[in-house]
This record gives sequence, structure tokens and C-alpha cells, in this order.
Amino acid sequence: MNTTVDQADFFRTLEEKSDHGKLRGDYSGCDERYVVQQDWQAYTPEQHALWRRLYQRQAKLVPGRACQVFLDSLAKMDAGDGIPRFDRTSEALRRATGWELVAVPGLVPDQVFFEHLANRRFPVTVWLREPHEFDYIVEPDVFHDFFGHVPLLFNPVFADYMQQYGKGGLKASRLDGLPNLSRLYWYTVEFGLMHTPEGLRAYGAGILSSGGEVEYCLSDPRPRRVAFEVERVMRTLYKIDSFQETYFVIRDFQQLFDETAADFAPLYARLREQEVLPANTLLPGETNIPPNSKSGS
Ligand SMILES: C[C@H](O)[C@H](O)[C@H]1CNc2nc(N)[nH]c(=O)c2N1
Ligand SMILES: N[C@@H](Cc1ccccc1)C(=O)O
Ligand SMILES: [Fe+2]
Repeated sequence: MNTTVDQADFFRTLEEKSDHGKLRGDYSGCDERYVVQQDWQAYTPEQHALWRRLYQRQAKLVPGRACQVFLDSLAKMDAGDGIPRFDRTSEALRRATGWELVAVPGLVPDQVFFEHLANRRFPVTVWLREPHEFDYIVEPDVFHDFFGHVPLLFNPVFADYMQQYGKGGLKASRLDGLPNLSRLYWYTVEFGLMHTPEGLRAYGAGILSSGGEVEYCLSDPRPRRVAFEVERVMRTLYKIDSFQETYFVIRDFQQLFDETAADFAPLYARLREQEVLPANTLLPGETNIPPNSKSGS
């Protein structure tokens, strides 16, 4: 196992990606896996109060809009009173699915991220946004990571999918498949929708931690909603600074797991010969799944 990463290279890559040119977190105290102590005592009363406001807004929005698995786990996590202690949630997670949380300063290099997932450790950012960033942040913070991602790790099938993704990431790096695999992560783990008997529901963390997109993704007529298909997803560019122009819709987590189980090596080879698709593509013959008629239906 090699988690040694050229740190300068990591920051250079992120500088190219971000307008700001530097990461928000404090990386000075982390180990070679980018893990830090959460230092829960250091959060201020104001930060806990901001967490409660974020949590209350979001907890009102998700019923009838998030998939049931997310809602059930969220209720059990009992995380509404303030910034949670990661070690307590880790204990419950270990019992449920064998996952645990590790605290990180913020975004970590891809290889490090994949190593954590492949070993059933989910990296959660320790810092919380400022009050003026209530609606929008550029990098993931503890609210996005914890509220958005952690509930589904209590589901055995989704938990296995995340681990397979981590293993697949390590492999994709060797096969030049990272851009393709990143799109799969984006359109499932971050912005995935599910078609349930009750209507469309969200399961992606980027949606479920957002005040605006949780309703938009289900009910707005503007974005495309397309049945999940691995190769189609891996060809599709995505937006990082606006609501998504396309959402991919699964039936359930078993479908997600099963349809990503095959060896991706031939897929990456084939994708190299194909054009990438703009984020707002609807291919000939593709059905644009209609939005829910009203919120929460
Ligand atoms: C594609 C890849 O999975 C993605 O860019 C990674 C990189 N590093 C990360 N690091 C953290 N802490 N959280 C993340 O979601 C990610 N995402
Ligand atoms: N099947 C993929 C691994 C993977 C599974 C699930 C999600 C993402 C990637 C591969 O061979 O690379
Ligand atoms: Fe995320």
C-alpha cells in the first residue's frame, strides 16, 4: 500500500482547479494519510449554533425528497444538536456496516481518498463554513461531508459500493480512467437520483446538503433526468459551480452496485475513442424522465 503523495503536486493540481488557488483547511498537523484529530472541544458555541441552523433547514427539506434509507439513518444518527463527534458515529457505523469516519483537514489527494474508501474509512472534513456561506461553499465542509455522506454509509449495499469505488479509483489511476471514474462519483455519490414507487428521490450528498438543489433536482423542468447507465455517465461532463444540468436516475442501490461490478478496464479503453458529452446532453432515443409534479410527491 502506497499512500505517499507528492504534496506539492496535490496543491498544484488543486490550484489549477480552484479560483482561489489554495485550500481552506489546515494541513500542518496531518499524518501521511491526511488524518487529523477532530478536536471537538475546539468548536465554538457559535459554530455549534450554525450547525443547528444548517441542520434544521435541511432536515425540513429532506422528508419526501431524500430516499427513505437516508431519512431513516439520519434520524438514528441524532446529529441535530451541534457538530457531532466523529468517534461516536464511527462506533455506530462499525456495528452497522464496518465503516468508520476519519477526520481530515479538507480535500485530500485522490490516491489518499481512494485508499480510505477501499478500507472502509470515510474522510470527513473538520472545519465548518462561516455564517455568510450558509447557502454556498466552494469546498466541502463538515456539514456537507457529515450530513450529506454519512447516513448512506449505514446501508450495507451503498457501503459496499463506496468501498468498491475506492478500489476502482486505485485501479483507474493506473489505467488513465480517473476522469471517467470521477464522473461516476459525481453523478451517483454526489448528485444521484432514485426512481421509487413514490416518485423521484435524491440520494446524492451534494444535493442533500444543499438548500436549493434538493427541490430543484426533483421538480424543476429545466434539468435532464436520464436513466443511469455507466458508460453514458462516464462520458458526461459536469458542472461544479451551478446546479446540475443532468441527473442520472437509479432504481435502487443494488442496481448501482451490480452495474458497476464488472472490470472497467475495457470500458476505459472504449471511452478513450469516444467524444465526451456536454453536461446538458440528451441523446437521441433517450427518455427525459419527468420531474415530480409537486414538491415531495
Ligand atoms: C474523484 C475523487 O474521488 C475526488 O476528487 C476526491 C478527491 N479528494 C477528496 N477529498 C475529500 N476529503 N473529499 C472528497 O470528496 C474528495 N474527492
Ligand atoms: N468495477 C470497477 C470498480 C468500481 C466499482 C464500483 C464503483 C466504481 C468502480 C473496476 O473494475 O474498476
Ligand atoms: Fe461530497
